[in-house]
Amino acid sequence: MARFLIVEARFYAHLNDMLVAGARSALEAAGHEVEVLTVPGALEIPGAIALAAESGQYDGFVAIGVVIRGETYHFEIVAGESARAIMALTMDGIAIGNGILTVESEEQAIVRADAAQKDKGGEAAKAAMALLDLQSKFAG
Ligand SMILES: Nc1c(NC[C@H](O)[C@H](O)[C@H](O)CO)[nH]c(=O)[nH]c1=O
Ligand SMILES: CC(=O)[C@@H](O)COP(=O)(O)O
Repeated sequence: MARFLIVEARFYAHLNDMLVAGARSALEAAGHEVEVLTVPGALEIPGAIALAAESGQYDGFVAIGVVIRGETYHFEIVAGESARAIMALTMDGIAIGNGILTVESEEQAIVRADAAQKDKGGEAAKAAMALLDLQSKFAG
């Protein structure tokens, strides 16, 4: 049993609820302990994971968020920078699954967030568990 923290951005609350449900379900089905931490938007997710990782209280993390393209370059900033910072944390050896959707519309988000359809929350949770397994494999 490992301790996982789901860090979710509430920017699109109803969509994030769906993603969190899929992630939680995958982690609990594997017998892990799950906590959820909420931040305002996807840009806050990497910083929150960095702080939580530093605390030593968690073995792995799942980043959950939804970024929907608007009218300006802001989409590229939020989508690209959140992914870049999560990847940097991953390269530091932190087990993180990236479940931040970057989509053109709410319709695209629903299909991907729904655990009965593309289940991207569950997919991110499985990625985090896979990285944690690799940490154990290469630990010694
Ligand atoms: N546009 C979206 C955001 N924007 C907010 C930022 O993530 C951030 O909270 C703000 O810039 C303050 O630092 N966040 C999302 O999660 N999704 C979006 O579509
Ligand atoms: C992340 C986005 O693109 C969006 O929420 C921001 O919308 P806009 O570019 O129309 O300000």
